Amino acid sequence: MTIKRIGINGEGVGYYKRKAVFIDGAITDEVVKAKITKVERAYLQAELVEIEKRSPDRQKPPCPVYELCGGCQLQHMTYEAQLKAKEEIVREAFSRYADRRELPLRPIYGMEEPWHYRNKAQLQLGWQQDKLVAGLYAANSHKLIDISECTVQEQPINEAYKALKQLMRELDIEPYDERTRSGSVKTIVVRVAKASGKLQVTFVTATDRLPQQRQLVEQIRTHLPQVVTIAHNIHKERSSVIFGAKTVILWGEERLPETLGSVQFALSPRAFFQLNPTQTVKLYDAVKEAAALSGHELVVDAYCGTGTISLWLAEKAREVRGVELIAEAVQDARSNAQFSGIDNALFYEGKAEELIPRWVQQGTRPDVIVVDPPRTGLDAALIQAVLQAKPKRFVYVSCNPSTLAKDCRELLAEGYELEWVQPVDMFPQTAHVEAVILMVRK
Ligand SMILES: C[S@@+](CC[C@H](N)C(=O)[O-])C[C@H]1O[C@@H](n2cnc3c(N)ncnc32)[C@H](O)[C@@H]1O
Repeated sequence: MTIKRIGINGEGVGYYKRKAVFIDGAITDEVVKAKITKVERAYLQAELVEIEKRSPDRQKPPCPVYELCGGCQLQHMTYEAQLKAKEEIVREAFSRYADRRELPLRPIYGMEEPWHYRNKAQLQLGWQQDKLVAGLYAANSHKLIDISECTVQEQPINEAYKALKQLMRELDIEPYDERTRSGSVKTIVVRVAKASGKLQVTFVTATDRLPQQRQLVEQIRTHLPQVVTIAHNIHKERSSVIFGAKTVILWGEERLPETLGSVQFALSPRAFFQLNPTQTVKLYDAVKEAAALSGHELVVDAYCGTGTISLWLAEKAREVRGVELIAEAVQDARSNAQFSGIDNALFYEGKAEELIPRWVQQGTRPDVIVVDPPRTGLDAALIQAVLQAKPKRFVYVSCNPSTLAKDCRELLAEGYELEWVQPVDMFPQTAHVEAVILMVRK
């Protein structure tokens, strides 16, 4: 079959008797032979067998474990083709879920250097043929793939992992083995500050103690002088989240300082922070452009995380109110504001879909509402509150074009116009696509 487009998970999509067929590794306009592996009511899943007509966009994936590791999905395509595919994913979502075939779609913001951009890695530890490995699980499996040189991680992070693995071997510190419930270290999280190159290292263990703690700290200080924080997080439960509730700073600063534009942040080991700082600046500048602030506006930043967008906008607003579910992130947002000398950004802990409707009921009328929800999109109560508050500008930052388009459909039906859609490539080499949209009240 002929591949018609790239799907939301990076797979090639063809059609067989009008049913979509998803084929991993196939590229738009290629003619391929594929073997059906799964039959569902709405679609078919197939495995690529042979490429009969090859796309000029196909390239040899630079990463040696690309086919095994679940982290990237598009390394077999040139970067230019990846960007084009991401624009089409956004276009397709609006056509399918918002019934908008004509879209004010701006060209995607890509990266000049689309490699080594990720500022944080969280690699699982384990054994492989009696060798200590740190890596990611293979796609849809529990097989650990050793990652020694990740092509999307910042280089200082790759270097740190090499040294940390070596130190663990030398000190005989064992990774945690889920099957036998022996050993200790489950995950090592390394974060780098783009502005300074400083590192924050967190060991997540299944045990109360980190074995050989004193020697390990000493050795890290000797061999990795860029490390400014060594932390220990205890996570005894079996779960898909990385961190447990308790974090202890073993040595160094409590928080990693980072700067984006003119805003300063201090990141505690568990705090969420955007993973691609270079593109985050472009993303937040698009939000700033959309908000078009003059200094007199009340802005609501829903799903504000550690307050990054609020702080980006505060300089040009009368007041910004950030709303966030996670208490720790709200604390971080407040200290980030203080750290940057910003006093007109206030942060509230709670569910956006509860707090914002309450404010609107009480008569609050924000001039601009910005939302940046998780992949699931907006709650119906929040959409209703926006419709009732009638902000002049509604800015939606989204990491899921499907829920973005579905939510937009409701606002489009109720008096809002779509001014522009700006895709941003936050994660080159993967199928993820972020977008900022501006909606204006008619
Ligand atoms: C995609 S992140 C956005 C973070 C932030 N805007 C940034 O750029 O760093 C979404 C945030 O929404 C928060 N969240 C999830 N559900 C929420 C809800 N119902 N109400 C408020 N915040 C929520 C999450 O904890 C997370 O911090």
